[in-house]
Amino acid sequence: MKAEASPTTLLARRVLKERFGLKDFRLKQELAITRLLDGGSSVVVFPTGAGKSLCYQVPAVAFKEMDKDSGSRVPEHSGVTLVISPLIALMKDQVDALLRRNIKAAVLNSSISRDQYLMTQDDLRNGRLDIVYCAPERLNSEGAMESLKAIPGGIRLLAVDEAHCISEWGHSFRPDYLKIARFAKEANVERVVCLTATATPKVAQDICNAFDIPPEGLFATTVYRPNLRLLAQSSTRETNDLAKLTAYLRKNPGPTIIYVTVQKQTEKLAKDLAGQGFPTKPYHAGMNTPLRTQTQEQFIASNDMIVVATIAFGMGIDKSNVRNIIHYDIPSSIESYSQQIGRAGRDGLPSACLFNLSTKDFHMRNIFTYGDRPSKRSLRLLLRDICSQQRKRLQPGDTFSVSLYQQSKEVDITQTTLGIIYAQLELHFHLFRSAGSQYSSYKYTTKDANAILNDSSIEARAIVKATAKSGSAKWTHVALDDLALSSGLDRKKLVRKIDDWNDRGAIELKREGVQSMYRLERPLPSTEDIDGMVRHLDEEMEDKELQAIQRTQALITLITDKKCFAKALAEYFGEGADVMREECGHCTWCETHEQIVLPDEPPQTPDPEKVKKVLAACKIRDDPRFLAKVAFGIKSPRIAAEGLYKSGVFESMNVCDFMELVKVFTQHCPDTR
Ligand SMILES: Nc1ncnc2c1ncn2[C@@H]1O[C@H](COP(=O)(O)OP(=O)(O)OP(=O)(O)O)[C@@H](O)[C@H]1O
Repeated sequence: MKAEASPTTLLARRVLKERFGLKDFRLKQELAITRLLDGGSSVVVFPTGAGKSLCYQVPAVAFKEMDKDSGSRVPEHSGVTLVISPLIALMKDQVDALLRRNIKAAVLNSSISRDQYLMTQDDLRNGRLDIVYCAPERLNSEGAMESLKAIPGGIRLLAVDEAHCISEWGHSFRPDYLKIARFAKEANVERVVCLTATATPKVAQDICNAFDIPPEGLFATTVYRPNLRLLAQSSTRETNDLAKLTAYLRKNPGPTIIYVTVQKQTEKLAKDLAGQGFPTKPYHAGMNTPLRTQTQEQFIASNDMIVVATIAFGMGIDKSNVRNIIHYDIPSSIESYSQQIGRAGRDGLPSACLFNLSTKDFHMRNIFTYGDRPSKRSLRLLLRDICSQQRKRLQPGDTFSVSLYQQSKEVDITQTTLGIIYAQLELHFHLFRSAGSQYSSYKYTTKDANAILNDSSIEARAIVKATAKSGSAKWTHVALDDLALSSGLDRKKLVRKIDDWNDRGAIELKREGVQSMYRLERPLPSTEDIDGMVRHLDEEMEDKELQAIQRTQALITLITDKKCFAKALAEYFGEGADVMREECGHCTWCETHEQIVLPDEPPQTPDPEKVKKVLAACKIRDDPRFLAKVAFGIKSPRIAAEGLYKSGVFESMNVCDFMELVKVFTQHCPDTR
């Protein structure tokens, strides 16, 4: 006999029908939602496009219904559902869809105007919203945090989209995600739902740990998609991959996404395919937004188009009839592979996913893997810079600002890695807390001089007085820090004044030089402490590098093993034999029972003559990793500053193993061992 549904389940079903116009819940939606409505927190692991959004949208509406039925809260004190998502472009679509259903939703991110921002803040303060979306970076702003904490009725539900980003084991760790759990505690969030399409058991555990969610709060469904044929082939350095690809595409027509690693390759391969008569377009993050939107729209409407893309393509593309996903280069991990093949055959019809395994792409993949880890020298420089002499007099509670863009160049660390290190300093070392960001430079041209002259506020008068000398120059520069200091006025109020002129159309404004602000939590460390911190950070970076290598290796093993690909994939994501009892029957292994063999093309041992040439071209001996990067062909700000790209030695040893190169060059940098 079927168990009687609980009142909360009944309410969830009613909301689904009446407010979303849908008949039944899918997968484990109902279980996850019921748990949330009963006061628990949930982790939802459903494949892409399976319907994760409803898991927070239904509760967001249901809370108000619950309050109405019980009479426990007046509507203005029903609180809000806060959704944290990194996908700013998709937020707007979701909000528009909700507004059409008369569900009060809004976004708080960099894409909205100041007026919209103020209106949303007002709506939040007065309890007029059901759902508000924001990006994780928002939690770096002290002001934003305070206003979210002050919502009447509080945050009933915090929904964390792409929740795998919280795990340092995950394939796309984002440091800002670590701050979400801290925020949840500080803001007394009532319950949390974390959503992701890909989580290994270890990542799911990390998510549960971060938000204190017990095992019964985890709702995961299988990644197995019976309509997808997982195919793979390998090629040697001599193989004509393009000929193989075109032969495949002729046999397997239909909308196709081909994934490659770098932007340049999207352009080249798209041109090659178009030259052979295939309707092909490239897509990557370096293209301008209108062109990207146009390509995406054409692809969605088309029945035969091919897009050659980097990983930038695919998020939020709801196209049901993608017939082929081709990995022309090796993806970074099983998680990325699984997420990308998930875009094929959403209509349930047979579709194919072809994986091309070639040692040729290892070099490019390794550039990404090894390029992110900074050298010990860089870490030391960074910490010395943060704790520089002029900051020594700062006391806990004081703020300081840094241009991460500038610092990345000075200490030779990529901006992504810099972000991770700052998060470590904040969360593990408790050195400081992010306190938002500010621009270092403001300049404007006047559009309505009267509006400015008639503004009698003290801020307006101070700005006009300070900039009076700019005469006929097109742009009037405002040196804000100097002005705040000389006038004794609050910098924030001066900024607000300039923003206000801009919003009212009195000026056209340009802001430049983003600076991140930090509020010191404890005195800055001494020189000895810095050494300890450098060691600690270096070990963490080494761990991360190792994880990245292992992730790619796990994918290669999956493809070259004597095993059904679909079964191996399901097992990787922690699904036991009970979920996939039999082999899929139509992957390359199931069809041929022949192992895919990685060509025997091992890296070459470093040639001493080439090593000598690198050393002759580059006099630097304080950083072996730097020399290895030059030889291997990994770009970095310091290599650019030294003018080494065109030296002839850059990338001259790209057939070697990178770690082997580090070892060799360490022997030539005696003081760094
Ligand atoms: N129970 C349901 N009944 C019918 N349609 C549903 C149901 N649940 C979700 N959908 C629809 O499925 C589509 C995909 O849902 P949604 O965007 O939430 O997927 P997702 O899991 O968040 O995907 P992604 O991983 O791409 O973010 C939407 O059009 C949604 O309306």
